[in-house]
Amino acid sequence: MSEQYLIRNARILGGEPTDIAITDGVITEIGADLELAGATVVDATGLVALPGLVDLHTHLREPGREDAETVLTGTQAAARGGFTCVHAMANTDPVADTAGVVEQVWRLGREAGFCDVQPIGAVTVGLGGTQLAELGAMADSAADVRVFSDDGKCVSDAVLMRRALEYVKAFDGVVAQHAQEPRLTEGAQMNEGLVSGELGLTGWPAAAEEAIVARDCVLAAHVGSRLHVCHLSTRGSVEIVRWAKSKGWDVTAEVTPHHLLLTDELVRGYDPIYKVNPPLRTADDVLAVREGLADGTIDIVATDHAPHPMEDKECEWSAAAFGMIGLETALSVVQHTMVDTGLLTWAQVADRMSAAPAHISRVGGGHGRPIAVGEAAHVVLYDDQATRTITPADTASLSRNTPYAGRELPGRVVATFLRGVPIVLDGQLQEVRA
Ligand SMILES: NC(=O)N[C@@H](CC(=O)O)C(=O)O
Ligand SMILES: [Zn+2]
Ligand SMILES: [Zn+2]
Repeated sequence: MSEQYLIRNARILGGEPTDIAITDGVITEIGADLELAGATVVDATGLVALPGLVDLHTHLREPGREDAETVLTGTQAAARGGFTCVHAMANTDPVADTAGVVEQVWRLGREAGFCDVQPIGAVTVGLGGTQLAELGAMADSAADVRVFSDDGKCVSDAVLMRRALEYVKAFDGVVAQHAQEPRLTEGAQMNEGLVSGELGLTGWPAAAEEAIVARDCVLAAHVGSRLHVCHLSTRGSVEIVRWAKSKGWDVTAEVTPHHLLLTDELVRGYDPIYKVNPPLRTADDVLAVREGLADGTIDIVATDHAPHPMEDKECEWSAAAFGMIGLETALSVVQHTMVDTGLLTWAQVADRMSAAPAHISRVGGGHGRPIAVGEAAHVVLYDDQATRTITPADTASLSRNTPYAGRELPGRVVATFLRGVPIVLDGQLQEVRA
């Protein structure tokens, strides 16, 4: 039996209202007043239609920390945020450093069925930073890994980083670096600056990020390979990436929603909900990352969704875990910081949150493709006129560590279609048969 949907009056990329016909997972027609006998009609009057979002940086915590998140709950949260594909970071337990573990994560994603899960492979064995993991075997596995990262830890050994960059060239892979010079950040608790000085917390200098970003840009150019910079957070990092791109080097970068909005001033209350790696920076850094995302220096927005259970966040600042959840608020924060400020159009949001991340990871499955006839129907319907007050309990995630509790943010995901199947409808998760 064929499955058909007719989306009425959607504003594709914020344009004029149009209908979208979907049959068996594929977009078959786009135009005014379409007819599709037997189709389920979805009224999208007033809603913006975007291609399914792709997150290049998600912590799903399975295997190992199923108390914080599972592939099932994480992909449910992703679908509620408008994502049809997430890239699962390798810092699980066991670490995703073998073909066996990445295939397990990939299979769990397929079984859950809420969102496609593309595993990221570790660069080094056990994230230990001393021995290269079996990158080729992970690339050749069913999981088809192209992105490698020790995220959570920096590949700080320059020789190892060089070897990883050389190795992934063979299969068009990319190394995604968590740029944190370890010696410069020993015991670091927050951004190094005025606020850390006043609070007496050990600071995390911008230079600790920028030194690695600069080194790795130069290394990537030297070996002719692809580098991706995770969660870039300082003005200096933006300037270094801009310089590397001006040289024609194959360097890409991401910024998180929280680094587009929040600053280290929030740390004054010592609430560990604001403790994150890299740390929240200054208002000037926020301006710089917004400008960088607008002018294309920063290629993508990635959530760095980092779920932690209550007991790891509701403790004193120095003992708390680094990280915040973000899948269900990402699009709203991007609307608030980038669209409502006139810095990005919806077409550019589609690029930064769908096409560009899919291209960096070389992920298949029709992800990152435009809403067009013949394409897989990965579509988000988004109400950009809505506003909502964020409540931590309103999440599909197992964790509640959102930094936006009580904040009013614009926008609401109304529907998410994955291969033509409504995973979210009227803002509600649907029953999914995998
Ligand atoms: N971002 C964080 O603060 N934490 C991440 C690790 C990381 O992204 O570096 C985590 O795994 O919890
Ligand atoms: Zn990281
Ligand atoms: Zn991360």
